[in-house]
Amino acid sequence: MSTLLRNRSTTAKVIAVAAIAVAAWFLPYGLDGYGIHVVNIAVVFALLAVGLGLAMGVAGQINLAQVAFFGIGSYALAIFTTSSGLGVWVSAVLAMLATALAGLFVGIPALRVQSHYLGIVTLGLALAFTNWVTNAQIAGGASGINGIPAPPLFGIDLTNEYLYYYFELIVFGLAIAFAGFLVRTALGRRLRAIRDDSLAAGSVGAPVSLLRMTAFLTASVYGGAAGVLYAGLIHYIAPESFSVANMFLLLAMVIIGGRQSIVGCVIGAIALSLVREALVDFSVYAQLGYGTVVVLMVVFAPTGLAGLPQRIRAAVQRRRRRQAGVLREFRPYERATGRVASGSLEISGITKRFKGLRALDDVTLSVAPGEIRGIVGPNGSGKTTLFNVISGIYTTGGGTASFSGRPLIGQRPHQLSRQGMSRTFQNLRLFGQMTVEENLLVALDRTPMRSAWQYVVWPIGIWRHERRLRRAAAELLDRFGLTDFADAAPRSLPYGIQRRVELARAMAAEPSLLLLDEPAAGLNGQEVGQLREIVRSIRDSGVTVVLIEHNMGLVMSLCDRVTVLASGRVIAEGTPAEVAVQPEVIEAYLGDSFSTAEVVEAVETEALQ
Ligand SMILES: Nc1ncnc2c1ncn2[C@@H]1O[C@H](COP(=O)(O)OP(=O)(O)OP(=O)(O)O)[C@@H](O)[C@H]1O
Repeated sequence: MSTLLRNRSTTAKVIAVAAIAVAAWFLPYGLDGYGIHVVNIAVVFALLAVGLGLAMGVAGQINLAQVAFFGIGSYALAIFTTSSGLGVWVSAVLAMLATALAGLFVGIPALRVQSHYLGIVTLGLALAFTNWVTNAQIAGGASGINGIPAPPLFGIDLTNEYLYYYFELIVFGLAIAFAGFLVRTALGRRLRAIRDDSLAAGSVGAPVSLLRMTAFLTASVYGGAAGVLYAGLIHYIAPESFSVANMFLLLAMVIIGGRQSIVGCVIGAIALSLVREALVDFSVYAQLGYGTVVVLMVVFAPTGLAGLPQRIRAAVQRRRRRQAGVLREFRPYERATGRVASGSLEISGITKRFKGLRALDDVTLSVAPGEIRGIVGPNGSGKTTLFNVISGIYTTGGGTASFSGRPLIGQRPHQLSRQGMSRTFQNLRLFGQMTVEENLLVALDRTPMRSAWQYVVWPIGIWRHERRLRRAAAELLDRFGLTDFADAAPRSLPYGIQRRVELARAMAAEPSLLLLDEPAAGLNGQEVGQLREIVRSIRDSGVTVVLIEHNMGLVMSLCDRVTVLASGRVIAEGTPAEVAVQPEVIEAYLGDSFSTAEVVEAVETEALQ
């Protein structure tokens, strides 16, 4: 998108937000007592839905415990104010802390399970909560807790629902602004990256486990805030407000509105809160209706109402066959001066078994800093498994390995990425629901998770960091000739461009060791030539490159040395010319697919260049 278009779209958004804020401010003037009550409840649900959207839509963590977070916030406020006699504000802070702790607890299973398993576990925890409050004396059992006070606020009477509305509106406005800021900046991008592809996110330095916990923590804080607001509004709470039926209503709000969009979650929550109120006398049919609409949305509009404009735009562009832009030439890196000191790789006696299968069998290899090493071998010979072991995705069954002199076994992918290891994948693993620029931004962000505290106390620091990241992304897009595709969805691009994006993303992490898994797969002859020049430039800039490839012309013309694997064992190693004429290599791999004459020709051509 051009700067002009971006500016126009930002102006349009600012005008829309201002118009909505003004309308929200004057809304109570047209409402009677019942109407304002319904709106107040809708705002609480909107806050709750935004929390769920952040965990589920943004971070991809199925969370069916959101209504339990809501309940914990409400019950904690109720218990602290009525039984313990604490002030409302102190109770509200304690209630939020209690909910945040619950969020961290509920998030623990996410470290081990994902997808529907996570849904079942979190639903179980939500049910356990409802059962507990129904039976616990301190929670008032089935009849709940009465007499919860409204918060005192500079003498303003917040028992008046009209005034309470403005109080809610301010809290809600802040919560929405924070959610929007989070989603559009570094932490939100990392959350979206783990949603799209947690393996790739780890490989570009995103600490997946911590991010999953962050997602649950954020959802719980929003849930807790909604709970506190609800208890302060209603002054009475009972278990049925936090039932599984309400969890599914909340889920319907988020799915119908659009779980990946904060605005979508708000629209879904407000719309369904109003519909629920209108259909209060037909609640059984209403449940069926929500279920039907959810199914239809999941099938026909998985991005919900909020995603419709984007889908329509994409469809129109496809119909018009509009070309997204032009892939420009790669601009080579500066050559490194002097000897390259880091990026070495030492592997000794590595073994990896999958049940009975020995995918790697006593593999030993040594890659010098600044070298381009080719790894070749027949299908299933263990090449990708070797990369997965090196990059921390797989554990090993034995052996040692070090990278730039530091042991690498036992380290997580994001830790290795931080130490300077970067990789691409055989089957492109781009973050599919993020733009090309965002793909690069995730990898460019090298800040540790602990700096996320800035989101709460020093957002300006986040903003400055964001500006630096965006400048670096623009520079990287330009270097890789991808500027025209900055705002494109990766999947909308031709395969060759996607491969280039993945390479740029790997380089965004400024690695000293780059692992490329079949980078030429699916490329045409011209693109393979461009790839050769890019990889050479990367190496000349001081990066060690290890390359798995079946394109023997590329391997022979690019690599300094080649290691040949067969059935998980190293069967040969040497310069391309040495390896290509070894009988066991010809027998195990080169065979019919690549004649010795072709190898020699490729090597000679390379020598002449
Ligand atoms: N996660 C896994 N679970 C079980 N077996 C696996 C797993 N990953 C790889 N394997 C097996 O290990 C062996 C080596 O696989 P690997 O993908 O490393 O081979 P490769 O040399 O990269 O093959 P290709 O050239 O086809 O990509 C194969 O027999 C494969 O089926």
